[in-house]
Amino acid sequence: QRKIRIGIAGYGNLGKGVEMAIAQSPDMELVGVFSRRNPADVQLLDSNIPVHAQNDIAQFRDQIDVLILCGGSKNDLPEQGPALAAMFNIVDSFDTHATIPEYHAAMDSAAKPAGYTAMISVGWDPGLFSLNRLYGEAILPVGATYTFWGKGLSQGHSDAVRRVPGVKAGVQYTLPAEAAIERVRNGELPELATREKHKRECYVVLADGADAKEVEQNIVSMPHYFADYDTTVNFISEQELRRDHAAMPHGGVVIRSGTSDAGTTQVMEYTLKLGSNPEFTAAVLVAYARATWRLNQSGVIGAQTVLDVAPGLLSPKSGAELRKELL
Ligand SMILES: NC(=O)C1=CN([C@@H]2O[C@H](COP(=O)(O)OP(=O)(O)OC[C@H]3O[C@@H](n4cnc5c(N)ncnc54)[C@H](OP(=O)(O)O)[C@@H]3O)[C@@H](O)[C@H]2O)C=CC1
Ligand SMILES: N[C@@H](C[C@H]1CC(C(=O)O)=NO1)C(=O)O
Repeated sequence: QRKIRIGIAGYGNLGKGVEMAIAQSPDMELVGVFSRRNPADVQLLDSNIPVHAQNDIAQFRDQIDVLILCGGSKNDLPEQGPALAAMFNIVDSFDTHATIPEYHAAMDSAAKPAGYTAMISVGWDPGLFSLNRLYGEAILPVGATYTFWGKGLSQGHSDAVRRVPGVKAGVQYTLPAEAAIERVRNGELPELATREKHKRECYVVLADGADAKEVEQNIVSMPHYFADYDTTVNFISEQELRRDHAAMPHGGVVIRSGTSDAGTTQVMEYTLKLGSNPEFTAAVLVAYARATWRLNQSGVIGAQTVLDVAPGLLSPKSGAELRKELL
């Protein structure tokens, strides 16, 4: 059986992570990377893999089985997603939670008429955390679900910060309220508002001539990303950013605290501890690229999410080999 042929659209932290994850997937091959920049300016880990201009991507439709979109959710995917879903089977990590329904509809309208499969919002949140919220609510219907992230670097929020006019570079850390986590773990089933669960800290390098107050106001008031949180913006130099903020650790936990009819307390927890947010997210994208190809080959087309995928489709194993996981 031939290898699954993968393309990458957009080469940043996530694109680089996908390149790494494919190198760990013997049933896949990376046939090319597509970038909006001049291909000569894009350095891959493996210099033998060709880099093409994004505008030329249509020429590669018969050479790619699944295209993994690694653009930013704030500005890139809303535009690139539907255009590419009409030409390829795609997997993306779209994570602007509030607008996922609209994005799902746009991707379905693009992919379905063309017979492609669009696997959207793959990663850990949305993604694996979404799956575990579903498990919790399906298995413990009487209870409450809590999601806490960090302390760590959110790539979606860092991308959003970098898109603000006047920001030359930047990152965002998410800090969970430890007291709130304690109350949940004690089974208190607390009612927690968004602002009571996390704080957000941004570190920004200002572009020359930019107004710091204006940049700060643009960030803290940003809908879907910062408006509902207590957010601080710290202005630092490029040297400090490179020295102190190059790593991208993250993680979090989904907790379902519920009771069975006898009043017995049951708690489900799913935890991630990530040395590299992008490298882990990319590994999830690559596993779901395997499932996307299999689904398309079996006639499942249009927009899909992790909630629609049988877990066995993620594994390179099959049959008895796969069922060893049950032993
Ligand atoms: N669902 C989930 O759990 C997760 C989702 N994500 C999503 O992944 C998205 C991408 O994150 P991330 O890879 O960190 O974003 P980056 O900022 O690293 O890259 C985003 C895009 O910017 C362009 N780019 C990258 N580097 C440069 C550069 N040096 N100069 C100019 N342009 C550049 C690339 O496009 P091009 O090559 O075309 O120029 C790239 O596709 C996030 O917005 C987030 O939404 C991330 C983590 C988890
Ligand atoms: N999508 C997130 C993954 C997690 C992290 C996060 C946050 O810190 O707010 N929310 O979801 C990311 O881009 O890193």
